[in-house]
Amino acid sequence: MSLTIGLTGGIASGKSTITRMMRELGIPVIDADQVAREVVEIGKEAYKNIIEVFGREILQENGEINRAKLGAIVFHDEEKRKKLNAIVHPAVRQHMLAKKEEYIHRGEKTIVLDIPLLFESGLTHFVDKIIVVYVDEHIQLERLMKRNGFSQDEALARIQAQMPLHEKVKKADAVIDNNGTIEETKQQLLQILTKWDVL
Ligand SMILES: CC(C)(COP(=O)(O)OP(=O)(O)OC[C@H]1O[C@@H](n2cnc3c(N)ncnc32)[C@H](O)[C@@H]1O)[C@@H](O)C(=O)NCCC(=O)NCCS
Ligand SMILES: Nc1ncnc2c1ncn2[C@@H]1O[C@H](COP(=O)(O)OP(=O)(O)OP(=O)(O)O)[C@@H](O)[C@H]1O
Repeated sequence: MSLTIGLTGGIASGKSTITRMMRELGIPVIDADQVAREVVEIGKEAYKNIIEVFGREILQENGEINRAKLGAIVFHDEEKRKKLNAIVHPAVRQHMLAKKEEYIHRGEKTIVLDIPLLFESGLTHFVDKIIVVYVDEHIQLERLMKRNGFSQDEALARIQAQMPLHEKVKKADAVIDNNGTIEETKQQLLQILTKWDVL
């Protein structure tokens, strides 16, 4: 029997920080953001569909998608975001499930799916247990602006494109409060994994 853990939270709430710790513990992690990058590489089906909907203006000179430009469009326009999601999400779902099967086939006992939009996209039935990474909104905003060099407006647009974190907390099997230090976060993770017999 294998255990699939869904790790979610808000943008810049600390998911990558926690998956780094999980990988160090030897637990395989499948990262939805990473998969979402792979499925829109030049020539892939989602790449072609994105150009059909958004035009060649969203390409860089080398033909790759200009993510900053596409982000500036979709995080300020819900209809356009829905169109992008409808192109990218089915491919992401399919690739993540295939990767998960590969890990199970190799005999991995625990697999983590890092999916920022786990609840928004209704993917909860793909996982057995859910960890939500929580931070207060002012800390989330501060860390997001600092990490991506976004203005307050740009950062807020991204936060508001997602289900509020306090709603996600209600749906979690376990919550990690990432307002404190990295070490405090690690201790919470170790406690959860011990309780679930992963360690
Ligand atoms: C709009 C895009 C081009 C911006 O790219 P960029 O490199 O700036 O951001 P990146 O992909 O690293 O995403 C950063 C974070 O933004 C949030 N986010 C991304 N897409 C979305 C979305 N459609 N709705 C809400 N939040 C989103 C997530 O928390 C994610 O972790 C890109 O995010 C994208 O293609 N999004 C659509 C696919 C998607 O939903 N990906 C998220 C997980 S499947
Ligand atoms: N406990 C912490 N203390 C201070 N900084 C932190 C802490 N946790 C994370 N950070 C920083 O906050 C930023 C966001 O964290 P991280 O990249 O792990 O979030 P994320 O949820 O993976 O974000 P996204 O989904 O948007 O990629 C990073 O710059 C990270 O270094």
